[in-house]
Amino acid sequence: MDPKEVVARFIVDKLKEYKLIGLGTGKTVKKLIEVLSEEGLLKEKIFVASSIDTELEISKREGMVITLYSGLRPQVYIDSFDFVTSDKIMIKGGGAALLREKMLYTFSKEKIFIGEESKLKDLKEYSVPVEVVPVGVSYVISAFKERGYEAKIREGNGKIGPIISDNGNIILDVIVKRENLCDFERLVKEIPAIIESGIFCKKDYEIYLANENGRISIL
Ligand SMILES: O=C(CO)[C@H](O)[C@H](O)COP(=O)(O)O
Repeated sequence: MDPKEVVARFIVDKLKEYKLIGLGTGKTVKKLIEVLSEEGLLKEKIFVASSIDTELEISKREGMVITLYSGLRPQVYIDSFDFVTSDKIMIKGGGAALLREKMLYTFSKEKIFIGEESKLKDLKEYSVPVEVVPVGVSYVISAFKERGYEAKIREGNGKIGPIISDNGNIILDVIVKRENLCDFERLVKEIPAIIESGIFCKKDYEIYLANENGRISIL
């Protein structure tokens, strides 16, 4: 069984009570949209989404999307993550959508994260996505270096040059030791041109994990 599908099917039931839903980005969220659509629930909801990709995924199934300019605060935010530590610190932004994800998470009343059990990983260090205004990127890389952090501009997807986020910014991937994650989340606020990091330290969220055997656990 695909754990993304297991957890998506599990969480759909919980979403029945909400009308205005904030949605994240990635394969897990795509699976959730598919399941919502299959169950006939997609058209009953209004979504505020964290990326163009998710907006299009909802729209192509005739769901309703409202932009973030509305300033509407979702009743619930639902998303996945790249890694979660056993003490509930999450690393997000593998899909470069971390800024809007953190905005929607922050401004939503309830916050739910779902993912496969294999994303629960206590590593020595993590690669942490950081969104940076393009003109400031070289200053930011050198500011990180001065503080002992190695940062790399994210490239890929067959594209030449940096990946550009939906907000027109560059994504850096920075190696951060596990014990420094929450300090790092605060540190990025002190360096001009950095907009946000993909670290979530507040632990004001529920996390549901699924495995291939169909087992769901709560972190
Ligand atoms: O943070 C994210 C996107 O910016 C995603 O939640 C994260 O990358 C997990 O994605 P997937 O559901 O594809 O495993």
